[in-house]
Amino acid sequence: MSGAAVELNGVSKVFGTGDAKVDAVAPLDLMLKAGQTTALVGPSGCGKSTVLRMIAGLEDPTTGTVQIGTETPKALARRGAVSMAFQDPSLLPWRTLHSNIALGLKLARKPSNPDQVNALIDLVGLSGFGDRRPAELSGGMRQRAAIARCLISEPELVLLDEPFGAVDAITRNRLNLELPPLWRDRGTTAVLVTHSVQEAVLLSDRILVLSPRPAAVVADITVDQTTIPVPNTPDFQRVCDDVSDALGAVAA
Ligand SMILES: Nc1ncnc2c1ncn2[C@@H]1O[C@H](COP(=O)(O)OP(=O)(O)OP(=O)(O)O)[C@@H](O)[C@H]1O
Repeated sequence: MSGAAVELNGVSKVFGTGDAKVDAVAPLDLMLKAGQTTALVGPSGCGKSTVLRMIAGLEDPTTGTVQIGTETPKALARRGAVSMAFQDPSLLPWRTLHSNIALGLKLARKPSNPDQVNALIDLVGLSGFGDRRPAELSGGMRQRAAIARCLISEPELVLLDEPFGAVDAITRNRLNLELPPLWRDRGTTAVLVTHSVQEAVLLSDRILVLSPRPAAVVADITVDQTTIPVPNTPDFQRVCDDVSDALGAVAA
């Protein structure tokens, strides 16, 4: 299953009214190409997760429209063609790893397929752990399982909200290198929210730097994934510096 393009036209979000009013997202016009991974980075509380939730159809925009391929986010979700992963892997503690990942097929209303689940367990480096429960796994293993549950239904769009934010730095570096090819190689469109500049450069074809609330795009940086994402090289560092400079400018 290949990815779908994501288009935002004049999408804004205001929460609450009166004294409780929060302008979370300024009107955004964006076209995210099918099959690309786009990172949203920006200061804490600037509206990144709100943008992601509007793309997921979990939050309605105050103005504007979100279109995914030719569909609305809610229509895509109803077809089970969008998956999300969060910082908290939110696995069901009473289910085995295999059963947690299989749940991704059920949620997408797709037929069960134990062989496909086993193949993905192997791909995310969890061979032999299929019958374990989440409490028996490390944080990094749980996050691998959450990504596997996200990808098992072969969604057209994957939304990742700080997916590796809760694991230690060494594990995070490994996950950053090992897991993205699983959606990238399938041509899945992905939108990633992260606080890590390195992670954004490593994982993304495009990085959108957002201003403090209400979120507006202040820098749109292209990353050539065929050449740049080799950590600790001058090219990699140069893109990291571009993103950091843009972040520094909005924080100043
Ligand atoms: N359901 C809601 N009701 C009211 N305000 C909300 C709601 N959801 C988010 N907000 C507010 O909207 C703003 C943007 O929140 P959002 O979670 O999108 O930011 P973020 O950039 O993802 O933050 P962080 O990087 O800290 O996770 C914040 O001021 C937040 O308090």
